[in-house]
Amino acid sequence: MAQPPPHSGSQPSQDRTPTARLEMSGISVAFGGVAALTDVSLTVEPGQVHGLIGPNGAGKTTLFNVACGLVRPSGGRITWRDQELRRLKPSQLSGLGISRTLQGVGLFAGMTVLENVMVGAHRHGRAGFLSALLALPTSDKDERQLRERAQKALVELGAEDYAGRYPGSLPYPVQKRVALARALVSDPDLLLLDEPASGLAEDEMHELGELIRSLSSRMSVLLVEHHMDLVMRVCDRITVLDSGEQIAAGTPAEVQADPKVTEAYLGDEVVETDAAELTRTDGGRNA
Ligand SMILES: Nc1ncnc2c1ncn2[C@@H]1O[C@H](COP(=O)(O)OP(=O)(O)OP(=O)(O)O)[C@@H](O)[C@H]1O
Repeated sequence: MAQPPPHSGSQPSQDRTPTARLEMSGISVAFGGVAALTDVSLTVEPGQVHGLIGPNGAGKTTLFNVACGLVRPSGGRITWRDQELRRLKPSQLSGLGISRTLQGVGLFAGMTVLENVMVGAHRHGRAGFLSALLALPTSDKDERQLRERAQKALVELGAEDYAGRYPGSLPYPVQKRVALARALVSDPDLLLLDEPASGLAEDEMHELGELIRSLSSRMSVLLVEHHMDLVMRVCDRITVLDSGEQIAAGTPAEVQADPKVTEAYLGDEVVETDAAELTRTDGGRNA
């Protein structure tokens, strides 16, 4: 693949205007001959919160995994900062300035909350947390800076009181906040979120929405999510998939008004509640 362009992570996040664009064009994926995605295109513009929705089995996670380098497409191009990424691997993401959270939380059970978040910051340390894991010598300064970054991220997520706790002892919504802190601590230019609201109560979901909106001043966000109210409230643009194909794309209002979208949801019994939400919510945008 092309050499990753240098990432601007050394700048303070508050002063950074997002400039990086992710373009996925003509993406196709087949699993054992079964088409999971057919010729799907999606661009996340700098500073945009881009929602990816669709009924069960539509191909959302597959496309998300293509963006993460977890699934290799059989066709199409991925371009990041105007350079094509060939053979993208998950291990390259942080160097490219891309962070992700996956479904579930994926925290390390044997590490404290603070240590878990420090893992996400490792590329900001010269020797870094990886060295610490391998018990290699690292400078006190590096270690201190990583710790400070991680603490700051926990404060942003309102999880600083749990820094010394182990993830298994914490309620699920707190674990999700810690996972998000871990993704944010590296100051990414693009944040990939796979169902961040699953398992959250209404008020927690509202807070998550506020946070996602506030992130767009310093990064772009690709959001895969089933909760329509959240998607409609926080996204600038939405791409809708159904049976591996893109059936609509536009602003929340445009997507909601598109009969193809409602039809796709209504045709899927399992997501009846999503369809009901889709038709009743105005996402708070027209309030
Ligand atoms: N590893 C895999 N092997 C075989 N088929 C797969 C695999 N992953 C996904 N699929 C199939 O690809 C299609 C798209 O699945 P995907 O999980 O991307 O959809 P989704 O929109 O994320 O669904 P959900 O909302 O239920 O998570 C489905 O038909 C699914 O069964």
